[in-house]
Amino acid sequence: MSETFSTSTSQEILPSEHFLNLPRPDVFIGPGASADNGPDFGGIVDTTTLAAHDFDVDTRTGFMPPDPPIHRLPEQWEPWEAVLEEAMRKGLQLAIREDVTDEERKTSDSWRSEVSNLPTLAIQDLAISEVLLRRAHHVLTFIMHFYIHTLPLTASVVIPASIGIPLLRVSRHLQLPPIATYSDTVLYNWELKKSPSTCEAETGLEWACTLDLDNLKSQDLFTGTRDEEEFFLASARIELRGVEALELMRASMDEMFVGDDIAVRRITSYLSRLAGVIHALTGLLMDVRKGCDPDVFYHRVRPWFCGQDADPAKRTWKFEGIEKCEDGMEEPTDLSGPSAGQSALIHALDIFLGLDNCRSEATPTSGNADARTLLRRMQIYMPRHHRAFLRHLSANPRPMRDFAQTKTPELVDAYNLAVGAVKEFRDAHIRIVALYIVGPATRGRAGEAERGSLKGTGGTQLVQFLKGVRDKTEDALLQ
Ligand code: HEM
Repeated sequence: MSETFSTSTSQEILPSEHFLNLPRPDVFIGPGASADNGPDFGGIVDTTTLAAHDFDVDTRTGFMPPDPPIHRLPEQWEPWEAVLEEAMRKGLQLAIREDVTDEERKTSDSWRSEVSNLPTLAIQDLAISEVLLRRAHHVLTFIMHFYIHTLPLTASVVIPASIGIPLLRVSRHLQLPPIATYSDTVLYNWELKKSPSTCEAETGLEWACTLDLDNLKSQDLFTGTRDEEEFFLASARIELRGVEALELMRASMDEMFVGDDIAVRRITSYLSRLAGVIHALTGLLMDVRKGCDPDVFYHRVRPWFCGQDADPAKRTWKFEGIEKCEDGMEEPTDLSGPSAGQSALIHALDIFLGLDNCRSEATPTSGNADARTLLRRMQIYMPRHHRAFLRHLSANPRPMRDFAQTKTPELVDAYNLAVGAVKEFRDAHIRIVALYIVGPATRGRAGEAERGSLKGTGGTQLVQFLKGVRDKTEDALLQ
């Protein structure tokens, strides 16, 4: 497979001089973001310690970190790691499953008691490193999802202070909602099957250490199934293959700055190549069918991801002890589950091609107005540096769509080729959603589909939302 990227030796923690390890400024440094700036948490990201171009986007791995994320937190936070490990080892079962045995229920009950009895560990020492905070968010949100989705449906959802309070604090540092996100399940949840040193020892060739897309595995899973892992890895492969798209976008923007005839010819060629890359992403998306069974996904895997807005018993989630926190915590309002809709890569393509602003005549019935708001909401769940990257991209003074309209017919064709490729990606995605969600839901006895309320993992009115976004893409084609 030609889809490869190189990686340096795996490191436990980033080098001390890495920008993510620089002293962390106070999280909230300014007034709340305006609607123009996009969503935020009552403060703006302090980018004063970052090089202007550095948004934690790696030239080799894009939005994925170049080194595998750490596996375990230091000793101080071992109690969290231990209960997560135990939940996975014991194979806790979803409370909504009708075939759960009494034995399995007892196992879940005693695991939840253990979680409730954990000490509420301090997190100040985690705040020295972004990498530690990320792992803490991953571990605590996984524990929280295990906790909530093993609770009987008749029980109210009260997240014990032992995990809820540290999670709220870690999330505040990361400016993320206290719930599992795409970054917890995909971006920061992988490792290499074969380490670079093993590859080199086996082949004696340095180039063999390059990571290929089949050399990935997930770190932590709710079900331990291949289906769940392949679901996460399909996105991870798309992120890595998409690095070339990021590079083509950057090169095009540099050429737009020059803007002469040679630049226009180069951009024409970059856009044609971009269409090819997007086409490859569509192939990787469809490949999810090779390892992930739709019924296993729908009935066994997906329910673990549900957020408050898709809670099977429509319960409000409460964080125990939040009112006693001296650091002024408030009940969180953004509690949607993880979704690949939170992938900054796809949003970046939309912004670069000007697909996010098209169709100003959208009406609520067309689904487009809702779709725009929902896509913007998804950015709340992205790592804040990636959110900042998208804002930076949106602020581009020379939007590609405007530029293409004023130049050569060849450029218009190449632009349309790229837009058409995104539209095809979305057509394929709708087919995948039909296969993995609509189909199993309709086949289910009390199927959501039959009740006409089919929701996305992120709580969206699924079909209307996805069609709205796809139509918006098609509308962007230039005449
Ligand atoms: C079995 C595989 C997949 C399923 C079942 C699936 C399901 C969904 C669902 C239900 C939504 C609606 C939003 C929500 O509420 O979550 C959504 C949105 C979205 N998904 Fe997927 N997805 C899959 C794979 C992927 C992959 C691999 C990607 C790319 C990395 C992706 C990218 C997106 C994007 C960008 C959106 C936002 C809507 C749009 O921009 O068209 N999905 N997906």
